[in-house]
Amino acid sequence: MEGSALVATGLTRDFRGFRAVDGVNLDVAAGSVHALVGPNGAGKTTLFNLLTGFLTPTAGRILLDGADITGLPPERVARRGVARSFQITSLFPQQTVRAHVELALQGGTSLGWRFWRSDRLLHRFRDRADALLADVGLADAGDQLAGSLAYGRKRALELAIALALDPKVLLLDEPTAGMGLEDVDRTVELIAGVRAGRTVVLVEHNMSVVGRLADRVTVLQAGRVLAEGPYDEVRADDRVVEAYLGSADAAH
Ligand SMILES: Nc1ncnc2c1ncn2[C@@H]1O[C@H](COP(=O)(O)OP(=O)(O)OP(=O)(O)O)[C@@H](O)[C@H]1O
Repeated sequence: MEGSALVATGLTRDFRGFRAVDGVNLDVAAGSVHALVGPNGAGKTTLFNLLTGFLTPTAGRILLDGADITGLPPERVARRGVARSFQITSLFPQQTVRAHVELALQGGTSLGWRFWRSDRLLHRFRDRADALLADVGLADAGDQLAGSLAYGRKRALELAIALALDPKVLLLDEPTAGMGLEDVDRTVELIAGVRAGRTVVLVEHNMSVVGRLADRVTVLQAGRVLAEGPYDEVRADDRVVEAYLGSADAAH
């Protein structure tokens, strides 16, 4: 670990007087997998949106590799090497699987659309797109329409799209949400496989997934950090057990 990749200090977000995120301090070590967990409404998604520039903080600071990125819009945060996958599927059903990744690769270049005019460079995207698809287990799906993929494979494609930006920091919003056991196992392996050389921040409800992937866990409750530390320590923390038992998430 070489220091901090992402640091938030006193991060706060109000929605019309309601404090959804309340003075959160977060220190994500470079090269680690860091999970954000907590009962429904704890502020995980809001914190995620703050870290990626999709929401502006009411107060507090965000540092990426030591540089202040507070208040930068999402595309500028992305250009600095932070990519996210979305919980809600945002694919184009009538486009091929490969086209999604090619488009993401092309969007990550400074020359943008001009690249499309060069067959040579287009082919370079194609090879990289196919390599990324292979990384996420979709080697055979490049020519299929995205809309025809089964749920778990759509989530794998979303991961390939996020990886196309070659992010230093990859934020994953509930990557296993709505998946059956088999897809959950595949996704855990997949994330473990792509974490090398990156920092991963994960919002995840499934505690078994957190236990298998996360180096550190931050537990949020009512917008505040309730506990922070290695998974085994956090899981055994009485306050964390209580927070979970007292919520609808106890079943997880
Ligand atoms: N745009 C908004 N306007 C008003 N209130 C909001 C807004 N976004 C979130 N909230 C409120 O902030 C609180 C935290 O919500 P958030 O979605 O961040 O929680 P969460 O931990 O991600 O929950 P879940 O696990 O259910 O996704 C909730 O009480 C929610 O109702």
